[in-house]
Amino acid sequence: MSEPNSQKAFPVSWEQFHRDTRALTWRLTAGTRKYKAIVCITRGGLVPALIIARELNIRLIDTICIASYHDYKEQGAAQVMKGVGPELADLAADGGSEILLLDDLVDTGKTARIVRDMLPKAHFATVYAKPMGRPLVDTYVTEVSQDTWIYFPWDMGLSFQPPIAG
Ligand SMILES: O=P(O)(O)OC[C@H]1O[C@H](OP(=O)(O)OP(=O)(O)O)[C@H](O)[C@@H]1O
Ligand code: HPA
Ligand SMILES: [Mg+2]
Repeated sequence: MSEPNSQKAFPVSWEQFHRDTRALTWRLTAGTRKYKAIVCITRGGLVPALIIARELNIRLIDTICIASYHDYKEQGAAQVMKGVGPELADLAADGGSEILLLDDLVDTGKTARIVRDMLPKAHFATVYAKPMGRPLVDTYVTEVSQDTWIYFPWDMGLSFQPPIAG
């Protein structure tokens, strides 16, 4: 991942995230593949999971609980706290060919590599992608440069902006 002080900012509103996630759903429905379950990577993947589950009428949803950015933008050792649950054992048995794996974004690809190893045949989709992680994603909507930090709406609040001219 990129150095925080050399980064561009890409702030995303709730409306934009909803719109971009719907666009991801349209891309997912362009193929013939059907999914019986969604597995999302917490916590960021929970939000697209809700939106896409609603659009695709999928009610079987599970999580892989994994964290790699412990200190804001600093990436640490990835910790898998929970894998796919026993209810999905049958669907996971063939590598997950009928599972849709979701996350909000792929950055360095570290998280993606871990989950792909867990479910190698699942379709892996993210809303946003950076170049390093992009080859690991099957479907995404928007690519941003590696030196861009995406600010998600659940991490932001309204704040005063000083006038541009000072
Ligand atoms: O491609 P990578 O470099 O691995 O980065 C991408 C991952 O980092 C963020 O999750 P994070 O670990 O910060 O946890 P969170 O979803 O709980 O915010 C993001 O939601 C992805 O899961
Ligand atoms: O650009 C990002 N934004 C938010 N969370 C992230 N986790 C890895 N990269 C990012
Ligand atoms: Mg995450």
